[in-house]
Amino acid sequence: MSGFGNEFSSEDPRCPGSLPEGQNNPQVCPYGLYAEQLSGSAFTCPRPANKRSWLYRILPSVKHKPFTSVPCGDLTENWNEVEPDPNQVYQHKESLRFPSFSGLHTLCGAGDAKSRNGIGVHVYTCNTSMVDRCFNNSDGDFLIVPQQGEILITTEFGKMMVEPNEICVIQQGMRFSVDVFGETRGYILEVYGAHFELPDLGPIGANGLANPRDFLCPVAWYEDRKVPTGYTVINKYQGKLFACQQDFSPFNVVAWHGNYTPYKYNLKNFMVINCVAFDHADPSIFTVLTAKSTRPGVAIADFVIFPPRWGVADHTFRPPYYHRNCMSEFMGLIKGHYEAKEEGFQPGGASLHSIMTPHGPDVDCFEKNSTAELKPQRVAEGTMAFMFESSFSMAVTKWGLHTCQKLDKNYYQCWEPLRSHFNPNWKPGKQ
Ligand SMILES: O=C(O)Cc1cc(O)ccc1O
Ligand SMILES: [Fe+2]
Repeated sequence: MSGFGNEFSSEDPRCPGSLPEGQNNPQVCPYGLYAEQLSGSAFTCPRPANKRSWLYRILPSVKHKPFTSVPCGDLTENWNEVEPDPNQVYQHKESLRFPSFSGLHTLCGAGDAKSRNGIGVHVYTCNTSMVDRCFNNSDGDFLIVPQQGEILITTEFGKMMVEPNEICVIQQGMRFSVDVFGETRGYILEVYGAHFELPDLGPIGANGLANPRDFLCPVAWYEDRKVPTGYTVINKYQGKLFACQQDFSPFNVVAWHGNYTPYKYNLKNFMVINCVAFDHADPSIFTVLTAKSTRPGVAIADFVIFPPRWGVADHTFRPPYYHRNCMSEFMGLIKGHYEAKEEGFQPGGASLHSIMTPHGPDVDCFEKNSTAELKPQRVAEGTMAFMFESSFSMAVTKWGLHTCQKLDKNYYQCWEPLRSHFNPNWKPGKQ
């Protein structure tokens, strides 16, 4: 079903009439189902921010054995594992290989799930599907960016196939299980305490960027499957993992309605706005989704992409400018190569330019584009880079810094050969 944050209704076609009519809590639900509300916002949130869905299921989620603690692997919310490092940049130049790492690995983040304010950036690698096990994040929302391998996500709301160049969002508390079809890798932006929204468009007008109709959510699908050997529900709670057993599949929702759902979006549908006269526009023009903080205009995290487009700016240095930013910039690459780095950034790699860390085009990019003929040109053709931009000052984890062994200690060298072009005898009009 299409639309961003709509009030959807869905019934598994095997059970027509399973959605109660005219009320949420009939004394007895059609087909003998249990009614369960999943609240994604405080009951009392103003209407535009109020999120909830009603699930009509064969057994309620509450029927499970107690949760017990399980190992977290490389998933962490401890931002004090390593000393803060004001050094220039961190870059994972190469992508993570298989099968040396599997599961979720936290690269960086800040804030905490207990006070419901912060983010985590994780990467996942896997080559086997989840069998009789599902995941549920009590701490926040997952924005999943597949980089290699499609993932079939089964949720309580139905199934979604998500392939590289698509993204999906599984919001807080939604149970999901993932099937993979080979070596699979991607990035996850976790946000505690806010849901993703479409950015306001301001003077752009009523249309553009990511259009609401291009967001897709699943249709109801259920299985009435007993699992006598035990079905495991993994719960991420206050930064740690817990597991509980139940003897049936949690994907037993026959019908549901509401505006709190998982969803996916194909990045090829992004309607790109760009400069058509001169100068380089800030990358906020490429914001797909934003998780707003309480400060006006300041995001907990924005999801920004660098899609294929035309570069036409006159008398302009067209690639990204040199800059220092009061926001943190985590970047990843789904395919192709990134325009500001001639080489050095491979698909599946990542970089973090921390708050006020200077960065910008490498020397080759600067030299080439300072003299390039400024004809209309396709930019980023066949590529897709993205940025998680956050107002949080992120810490890198021990895994990100050491364990994964992908840190490029020489990254700073891509700027070392930058030389002065200063000419004190320069005269206006003569160059
Ligand atoms: O640093 C980066 O590569 C991301 C970025 C791109 C851009 O076009 C302008 C600013 C910015 O931070
Ligand atoms: Fe930047």
